[in-house]
Amino acid sequence: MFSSAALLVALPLAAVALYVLWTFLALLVRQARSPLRRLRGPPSPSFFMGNLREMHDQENTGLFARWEAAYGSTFVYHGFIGGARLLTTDPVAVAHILGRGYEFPKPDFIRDALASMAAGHEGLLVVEGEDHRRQRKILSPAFATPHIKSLSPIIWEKATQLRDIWLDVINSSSSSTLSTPPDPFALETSTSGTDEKLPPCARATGFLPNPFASFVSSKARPRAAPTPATAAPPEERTASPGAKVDVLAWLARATLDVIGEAGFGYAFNSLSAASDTTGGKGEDELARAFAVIFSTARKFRVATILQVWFPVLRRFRRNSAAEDSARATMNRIGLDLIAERRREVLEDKMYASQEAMDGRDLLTVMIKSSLSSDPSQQLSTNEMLCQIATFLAAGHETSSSALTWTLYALARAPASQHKLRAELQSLALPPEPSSDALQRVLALPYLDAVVREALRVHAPVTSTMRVAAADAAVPVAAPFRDARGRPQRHIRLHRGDIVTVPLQAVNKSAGAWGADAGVFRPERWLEDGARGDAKGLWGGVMTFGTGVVVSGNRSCIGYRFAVNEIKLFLFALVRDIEFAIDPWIEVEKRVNVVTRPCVKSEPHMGNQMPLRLRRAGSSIGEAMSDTIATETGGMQGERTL
Ligand code: HEM
Repeated sequence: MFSSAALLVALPLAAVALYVLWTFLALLVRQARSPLRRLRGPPSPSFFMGNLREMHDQENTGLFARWEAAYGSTFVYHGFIGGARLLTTDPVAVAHILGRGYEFPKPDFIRDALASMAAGHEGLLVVEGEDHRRQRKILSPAFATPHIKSLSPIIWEKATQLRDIWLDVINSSSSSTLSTPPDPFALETSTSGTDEKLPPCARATGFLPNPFASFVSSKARPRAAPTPATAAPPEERTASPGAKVDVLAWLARATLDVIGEAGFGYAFNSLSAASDTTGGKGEDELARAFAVIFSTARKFRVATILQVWFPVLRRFRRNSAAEDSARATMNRIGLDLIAERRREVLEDKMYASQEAMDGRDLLTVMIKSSLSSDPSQQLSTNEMLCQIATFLAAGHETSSSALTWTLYALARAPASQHKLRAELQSLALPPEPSSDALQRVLALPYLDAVVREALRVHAPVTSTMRVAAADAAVPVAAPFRDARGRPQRHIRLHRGDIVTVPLQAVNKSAGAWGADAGVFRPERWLEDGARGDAKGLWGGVMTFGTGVVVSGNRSCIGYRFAVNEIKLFLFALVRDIEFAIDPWIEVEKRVNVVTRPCVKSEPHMGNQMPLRLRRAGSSIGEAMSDTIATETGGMQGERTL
């Protein structure tokens, strides 16, 4: 006979075992019955991990392109414990799925990961259904064209501040020393209260694809002198002329400052802190708090995987003391900002007109829109708090990644860079340009082509995931063959089936973009019929997750903000500075929600983009000859990774 004490222990254990068994069996049965089982796709090398390990590095190995060549535009790969997941680059299928955000929501484990990465459970990036519809409607005025245009002077100020810092670096640094600011996101023992250190680039992303990663850059390098590997190139190599600058680290600071001020009127002063003498100790407390939350969310743990299979385990998640303290800091500062803005909006009659909202941060416009007597137009305080975190999470590293990859593309394609500089130098701006004057920058045609092309070939977010909320038949542009070779005109999905939309692969699809789809060639946007949104979406580019909206728009609400920011930074930087890259440097992509660069031979250095910077002269004459070289095929565009 069992004693009652033994029963007290055994019963809960048996209940847990039954729950685990039941959940596991239900999952296996659901997977076995999925119609996705009938589609073609690569073999699964591991029962537990499926194809996930090989997918981890796919941006550098061209895995998706090989799969597409072998199995066509619609096929399945395998996720955890053998689950078949749909992967499609078919434009009709992609537009159908992305344009129906409420029929194909984000899977719970993605939402949970995004929420823990600081966006919060009630932020726009994470909420679904009616909550999403209401929030999107309230937030939209803040992101509308006229308001985004009015924020241009804030962006311009930061762009010129960074340009001046880089011009100082060019004047003062030796060609062999890497100029990098102290890492704003470095977790120091004294800050976190733990002895955790950020892992180096090579290990930072673990072996998983992106869902459990975060937006934070990973920099494990010592803050002091650069390691010998970067201090001096081997003698036989000839470095490109100019100061060596880690543009990624500086741009991360600049875009943090931009989103702080334009997003919610908060001065991170992160660029200024980089130039102080405290080695980063004067870093803003909100920036530090954010770093703690990001880096905690990014860490891979077995528990995270178990929480995907057994959602109930998410309830038992425990935060570290450092994380709790960081969240308390974020809440305190966020609540203060909200209270201050609300008071201003209520007290100041000026805010009554839309014109008076010009130049006001996104938070102010959001608060004004939600001060309605109609409850369906209101945001709760916690929802507002989550939007602040969401703007930071969604709008900061995406923009710095986009700018970094654009400068890299231009460094690899000097003809395009010269042509762009000639266009930028042909436009004179007053010393403190108004938003109207800055509109002329935004309208420059070659700048527009460069930005579109860079965002096409270097999408900061390379893929996204959706789950079928109900059984569905997704139409396709062209019939595809299933595993038995039978042609199919629809992709059949069962409720719960997971879909991966490879945004970057769609952007580089040879079917849509031609044989040179992998080449950075801004001219393609100036050719007849290329621009226009005839192709739908953002000129056929999926970088902002755009779909033809039918039920639920989950595309990037901040895309106008991002495009303006990228253009204004490029204007300020490329006009006065020339960018090159040492010829032996091989750059790789590390996908950790956002795609960041690593130097292949320096994995220990973490994410970085070491470019050579020197002061630019007038390049109008050079651009003419480069254009001729490009047109006669004498100059190659950048063949992308
Ligand atoms: C180059 C820069 C950017 C890129 C490449 C980018 C990309 C994306 C993508 C692909 C999505 C869709 C994600 C999905 O459905 O899984 C998204 C959503 C979102 N983005 Fe951006 N983004 C950028 C900049 C920004 C900025 C500057 C902000 C805000 C200031 C922002 C705010 C958001 C928000 C709030 C969402 C969620 C929208 C919704 O679900 O309704 N993004 N972004």
